[in-house]
Amino acid sequence: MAGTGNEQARKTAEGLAYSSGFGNEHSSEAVTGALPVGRNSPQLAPLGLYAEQLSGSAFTEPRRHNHRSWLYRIRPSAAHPPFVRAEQGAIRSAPFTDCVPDPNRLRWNPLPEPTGPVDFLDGLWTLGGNGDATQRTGMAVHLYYANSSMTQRVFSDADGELLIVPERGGLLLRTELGLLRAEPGHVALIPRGVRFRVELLDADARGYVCENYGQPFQLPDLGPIGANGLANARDFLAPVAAYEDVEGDFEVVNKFCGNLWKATYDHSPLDVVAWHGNHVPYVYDLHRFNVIGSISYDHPDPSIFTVLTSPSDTPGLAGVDFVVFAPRWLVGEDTFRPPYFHRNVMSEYMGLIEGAYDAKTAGKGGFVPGGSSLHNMMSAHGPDRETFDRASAAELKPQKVDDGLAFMFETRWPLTLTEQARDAEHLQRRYDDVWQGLQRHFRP
Ligand SMILES: O=C(O)Cc1cc(O)ccc1O
Ligand SMILES: [Fe+2]
Repeated sequence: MAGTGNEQARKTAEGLAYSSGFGNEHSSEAVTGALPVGRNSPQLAPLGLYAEQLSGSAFTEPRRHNHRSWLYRIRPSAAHPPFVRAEQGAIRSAPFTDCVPDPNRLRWNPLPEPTGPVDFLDGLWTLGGNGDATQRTGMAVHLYYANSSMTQRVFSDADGELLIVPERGGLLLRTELGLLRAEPGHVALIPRGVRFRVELLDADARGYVCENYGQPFQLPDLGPIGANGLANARDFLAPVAAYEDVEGDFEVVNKFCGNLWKATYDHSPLDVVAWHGNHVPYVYDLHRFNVIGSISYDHPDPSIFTVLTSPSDTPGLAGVDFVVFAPRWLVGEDTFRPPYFHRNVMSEYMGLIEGAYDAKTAGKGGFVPGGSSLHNMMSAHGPDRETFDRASAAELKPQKVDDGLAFMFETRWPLTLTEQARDAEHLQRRYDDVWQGLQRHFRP
């Protein structure tokens, strides 16, 4: 079953070539001479290919926000029969109107294991989100749990880009622009509209997805940090061209304004022989993140851990930030070192890729890999009781925090849950208890 069929995918994934950089123009050809020189759209494209532009931004957006790629393919994407509605599975979209927004602190155990064969697409399960997919604002949080590779079908999302955060099991992403390998500890981004198939490198695969309806993720400005630091542009890896020249029935599933639609092509739609542009998928290894922190006192705000940000129309107010809590040293003097108690106008969704998180007690019934928490706008949270007691008494020698990898999707709009997330068996019903028993220490 799963696992055995994945050896081929792993072999393929191991030798992959990449093109490095963030936001730059890449170009690649799988066959020499397939990429036109000096123009995008010659009267006849080389080698009998079709030229096709894929635009992720309006033609007229400022140059720094302009995203498009030119694809040179065996057949144009336009050659397809009508799309018809497809099984929706557990995928939901904004606006999320089934539940009222909930001010409670919420936490979930990992998704339950699937029973039958489930591929990445069927394994997607929406927790909630905000904004409106048709307005290209906001975001959705999905989790996935798959035990089979996608075969003879590809997925594309017209509603937004997909930031995939594997927690368990490696993925081979076969995209129109080429192949990417994403292991736990990496993140992969599939831009809006790019078609892709997910093959598993291990027996099963589990993780998180941020579907960003808003402006594409970009690197945060560094301000006084300087020219280097946080996620460095050169560590983002785009694929090189790789094409399938295969005839046969291929289902293209398209998420459009919240609904899944499908059309059957008579050939593989991953038939791009050459391409150039900046609307590209990429992978990034979170272990490459250059963590910056305090070397004097106080616990800095977690905005210093921002890997990628999707700005909204208001400067400084992100539609969504992707933030990582990576291994680092803590050296603060006279400082409560774990995250402080706080209430935040931004809404915080957190997940755990491996190990433990320094503000939350690990172990069964706690914050565990594959689990997640939601601290919506202004909800009071911070270190749990055990963490508070431990950190208040800790000897403040330099300490390496290297027992885990956690992340946050932080968004300016509160998240509203789906019904399935609110009613989930794996919702922890007594999460509030972690803040019970915080003793009074006031001595006036
Ligand atoms: O709530 C959390 O654990 C996330 C978080 C981490 C941190 O270091 C400071 C503030 C914050 O919201
Ligand atoms: Fe927080």
